[in-house]
Amino acid sequence: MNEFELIRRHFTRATPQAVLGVGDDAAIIQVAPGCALHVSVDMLVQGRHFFADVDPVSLGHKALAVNLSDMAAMGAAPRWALLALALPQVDEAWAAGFARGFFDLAARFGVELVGGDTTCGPLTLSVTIMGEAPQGMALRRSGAQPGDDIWVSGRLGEAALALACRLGRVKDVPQDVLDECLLRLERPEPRVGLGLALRTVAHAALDVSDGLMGDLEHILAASGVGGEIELEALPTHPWLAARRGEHAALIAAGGDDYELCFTAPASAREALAGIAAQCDVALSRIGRIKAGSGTCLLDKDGRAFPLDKKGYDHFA
Ligand SMILES: Nc1ncnc2c1ncn2[C@@H]1O[C@H](COP(=O)(O)OP(=O)(O)O)[C@@H](O)[C@H]1O
Ligand SMILES: Cc1ncc(C[n+]2csc(CCOP(=O)(O)OP(=O)(O)O)c2C)c(N)n1
Ligand SMILES: [Mg+2]
Repeated sequence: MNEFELIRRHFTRATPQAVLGVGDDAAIIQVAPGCALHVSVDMLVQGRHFFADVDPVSLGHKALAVNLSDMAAMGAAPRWALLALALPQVDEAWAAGFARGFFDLAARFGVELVGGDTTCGPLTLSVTIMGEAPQGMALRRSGAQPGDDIWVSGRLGEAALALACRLGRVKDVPQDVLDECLLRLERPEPRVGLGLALRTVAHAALDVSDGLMGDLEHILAASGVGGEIELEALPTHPWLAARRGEHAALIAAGGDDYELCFTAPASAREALAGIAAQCDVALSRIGRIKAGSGTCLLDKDGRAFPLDKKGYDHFA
């Protein structure tokens, strides 16, 4: 099978939301009147973002999910994607599995693959995601205000626990806990519906990919404020919650969570309870925005909890 057969067989699907999809030198898209185009790209590299033996269906899912998560963080509705692939060889079963993981998730969120690029090389995946939101409605990292509550969706630290087990850094995790956490590492659920619902409620938002404390610093820096987080308030797996002090680094700075962290005024608490129910996702109030700068993680006695690292850094 050559390059073009691979593209035709596995990566060419109908694209009714696009003016022109796969097959020409560029795709043509048209956003809805009154909407702005939102664009983001994320890359996944073997050995850095995933293990060589991960199943291709999971990889197809995750490559798109981490990008959908960026649209969610902006409060944008995802619509179109581009897929750039470097593959060491043509492996039909692998390509079919990858395409299944990718397109199953794409279908759930109404996203169309409108183009991409395929080359031979060390396994690397890059998805560009495009979405739309009414002009002026996007959620940004700037906008957090002193007095805001800090919130996070879902549970933190589960993917990081699975990774730590795989790397032999944490032992004695029961198999059922590990299975649940592996699913979180390999098949993150992008919080797209939540992002849309937060447009009119949140002051600032981002998705947690590198680790909560590190990512929160981006909101604080962009907004010119400080913030504190309560370790005891961080939502996590019951197994981790029972070992909160020991595994604080996984929970507060582990990464690969793909949850939304956002700030909102206290007056929004009731609305947020409704949004949590409507989106079927837990929302936890984990801290507050203050005047000043920088983050602080507090233990249950209100003392600073030391962390070696606040999040994942590719070059640290
Ligand atoms: N090589 C690059 N060239 C230009 N902009 C970049 C590059 N790498 C990252 N960025 C931009 O830097 C910002 C932060 O990127 P990143 O930390 O990857 O965000 P995220 O966690 O949302 O993926 C984004 O606006 C991203 O587009
Ligand atoms: C094999 C493997 N090693 C390490 C990790 C952990 N890890 C790799 S990159 C990363 C942070 C997120 O990736 P990045 O490229 O920074 O995404 P972005 O912030 O741009 O969305 C984490 C937690 C992993 N998931 N798999
Ligand atoms: Mg990125």
